[in-house]
Amino acid sequence: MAARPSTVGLQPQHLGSAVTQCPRNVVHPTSLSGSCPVAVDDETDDAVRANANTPWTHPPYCVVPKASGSDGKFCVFSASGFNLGSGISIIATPDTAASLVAAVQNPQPAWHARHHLAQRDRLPEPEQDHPGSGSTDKQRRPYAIVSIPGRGRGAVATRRIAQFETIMTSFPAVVADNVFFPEEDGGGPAEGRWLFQRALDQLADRQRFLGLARSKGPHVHAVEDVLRTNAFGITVNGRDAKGLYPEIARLNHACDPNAYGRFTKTDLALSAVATRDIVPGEEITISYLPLGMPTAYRARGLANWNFNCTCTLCSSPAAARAASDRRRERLVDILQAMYDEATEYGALVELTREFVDVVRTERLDAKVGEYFHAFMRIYHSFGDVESAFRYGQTALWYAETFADPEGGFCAGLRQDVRLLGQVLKERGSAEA
Ligand SMILES: C[S@@+](CC[C@H](N)C(=O)[O-])C[C@H]1O[C@@H](n2cnc3c(N)ncnc32)[C@H](O)[C@@H]1O
Repeated sequence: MAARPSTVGLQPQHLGSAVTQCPRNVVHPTSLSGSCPVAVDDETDDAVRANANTPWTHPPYCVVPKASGSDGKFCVFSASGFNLGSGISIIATPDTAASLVAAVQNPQPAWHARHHLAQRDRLPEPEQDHPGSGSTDKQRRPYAIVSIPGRGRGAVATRRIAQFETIMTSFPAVVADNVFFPEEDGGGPAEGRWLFQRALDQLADRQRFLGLARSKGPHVHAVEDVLRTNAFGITVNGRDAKGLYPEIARLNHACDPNAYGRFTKTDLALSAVATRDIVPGEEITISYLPLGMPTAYRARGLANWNFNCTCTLCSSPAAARAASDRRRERLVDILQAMYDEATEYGALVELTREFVDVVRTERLDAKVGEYFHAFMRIYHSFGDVESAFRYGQTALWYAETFADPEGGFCAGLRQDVRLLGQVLKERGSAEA
């Protein structure tokens, strides 16, 4: 059999869609025209800021961290009206804050979430500790926050939750650039603490923040500790940041979780989506680490949270854990063999079957989009457009369920599937 071409046929120029570029210079009086959000900082004239059509309800409070190199100025931007008045504080460069204006001003998700959040706010604490005690509110909301032995508080299902169902959606209270979290155990630039405190002080609903778990100890500023313990890694304006989603922060970690966090950048929402059916009374968990890591790697990653994982997989007999580790390591080997140019088509099909079996056994459904995207490209490199198209379609379905449907990965994949569909159609009409 002829060697596979080393590059796949779907070239980068076919992928993704056009993105409107907005200049993001800090605003001055002559740059207020047009629809692009404008960047403001603590030196922006008050009158200019008032006319800049930003959602910020407080003057930006800015510092230039000494350790941040060329990143320049970072400010706290607060918008009290965000998320039905819960508010948001963003610690970011003026440029990044400007890129978030549309998401912060986007009212629609807040309307979707109103029902969900209102239920949570109305439930009295003692009721929450008895999942399944059956109020109308609880029937609508599929989980309750309860005490979980050895894990503080957590969420348990109050009814059956179907695989792929969105269990909860949360909007951030704080978004903070990672420049202030250079080491996982504290010790970021001192200026960060001023910004953390200001971010909390300017938050409309501080109760949503206070009371969240801490794991670092008294040597770390309380706000920083809450962020380090509870925030999720997100990317905004191409920069790594932490997003604090107080409702989703109540989900404990499991190495074989039953839910997955889906971040959508257009509204900054984070949703927990069920990766399998969940029965009433079962704890709802997510993985704090990338899915599919073997035990030793997970232990290293979880050291950042200072807890000994008591999830079902970690508490299972050593033999069961070792078997899971072997399967997870096997996935890496199989994928490598699938990419290997010496692998022939028949072997590829066998490897694909084995891979899918292992993915099912390890319940890595949230990664099917990523895996099948790889299959799409590999089968395409063999000239098997039909299989490539089939894997692409499945990859897209899973990606749109567990990743941002508006994000770059889904957009590229959608384009690839469309192109493959076109090729098949053209082939069909040529053969007819
Ligand atoms: C993001 S919080 C999760 C909610 C937290 N249990 C609470 O009461 O708010 C993370 C903290 O929960 C606890 N935790 C989460 N998953 C755990 C697990 N699998 N085993 C033991 N403790 C866990 C740890 O104390 C960790 O620092």
